[in-house]
Amino acid sequence: MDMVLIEELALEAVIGVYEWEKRIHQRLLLTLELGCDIAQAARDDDLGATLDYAAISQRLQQYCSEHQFELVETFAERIAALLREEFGIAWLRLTLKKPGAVADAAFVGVRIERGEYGR
Ligand SMILES: Nc1nc2c(c(=O)[nH]1)N=C([C@H](O)[C@@H](O)CO)CN2
Repeated sequence: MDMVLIEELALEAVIGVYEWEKRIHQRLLLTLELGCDIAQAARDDDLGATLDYAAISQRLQQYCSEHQFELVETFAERIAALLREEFGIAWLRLTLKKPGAVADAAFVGVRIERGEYGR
């Protein structure tokens, strides 16, 4: 299956379990693998026939600025649902990293896959 990729998109989010985290913005890094048949777009050289990674990135940064959550799990699930509903994405793999959360780890986070692969 073809995929459109977004690697480590920086998001400034209000996210965290603890009270001090609800008063600050923290940097998240979002990586997306988005199932998408790119054959027609390549044949016709047509952005309208594929997923516009710039439009998706902008929408996610907007969404991030308008919402706050405690868990990275919740944020990942909401983003996955948004992508499937608004952009008609049948399958995706999403990796959400919270680099500053654990001092001795390069990053912590979650990875989820949603939808049917190959549809
Ligand atoms: N599985 C998770 N564990 C933890 C989360 C989370 O979102 N998912 N969040 C926190 C705190 O907000 C942490 O990031 C602050 O250091 C702790 N564990």
